Amino acid sequence: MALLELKAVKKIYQQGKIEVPALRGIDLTVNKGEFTTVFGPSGSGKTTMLNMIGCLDKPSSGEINFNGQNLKKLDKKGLAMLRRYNIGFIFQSYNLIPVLTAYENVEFAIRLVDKHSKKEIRERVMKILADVGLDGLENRRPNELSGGQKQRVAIARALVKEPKLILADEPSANLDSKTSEEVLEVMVKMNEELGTTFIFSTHDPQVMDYAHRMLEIRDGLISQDKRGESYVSD
Ligand SMILES: Nc1ncnc2c1ncn2[C@@H]1O[C@H](COP(=O)(O)OP(=O)(O)OP(=O)(O)O)[C@@H](O)[C@H]1O
Repeated sequence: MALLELKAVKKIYQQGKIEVPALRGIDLTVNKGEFTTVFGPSGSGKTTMLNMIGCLDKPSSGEINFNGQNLKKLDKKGLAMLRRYNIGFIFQSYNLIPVLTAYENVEFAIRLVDKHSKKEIRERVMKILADVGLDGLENRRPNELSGGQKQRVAIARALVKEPKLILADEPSANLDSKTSEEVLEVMVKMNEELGTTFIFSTHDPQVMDYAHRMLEIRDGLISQDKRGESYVSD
């Protein structure tokens, strides 16, 4: 089943009087449960495409359907709700809340969507923090963590609410290869057990090894679409 459909999606940024065509007509269907990586040269449009898919920005033209819903038909609040309940983001800039501890940053994400008891939420947050290798660092604030540790908090925060889709811009940047592998294993488990769909922008061959599908973007267009192993789908 298609989770995501992009039809002739174009994005033109306006830079003063100059138009920058970042996406020049993307047609793409991503099925539920696919583990997809997006790669391509710097400036080819990867981040722009993830931003459109994540409802963080709107295409200049074309259509995006998420879970059968046309994003054009949603107002700002509708888009915010769709993001909150369905999409987990992992950005290179982390976007952690500086005054909250690692635990609280992750808990905050789940509290917005989850009606579980305090005890259940605590168990879930502690488990996901341990899964990403942050045992014992729960009470540190972002400025007391290394880049890789902050990255892991951002990953835990995206995973904890078990969204339909996880979007990540270079998720393994700042992680050593052992941690990267551990974190990827957590994601693979989620993919297999819950059918979570993943779309990663990455140059990292280690991440690409886990992918079922590799999309290459060049000059704002999909130039290659390669599929590997079979994936979970319904
Ligand atoms: N806010 C913006 N305003 C103007 N131009 C932009 C803006 N954001 C991106 N661009 C331009 O759009 C094009 C695509 O950028 P994008 O960030 O999507 O590329 P990318 O493939 O993610 O690159 P990288 O691998 O370097 O992160 C580039 O030419 C970039 O300069």
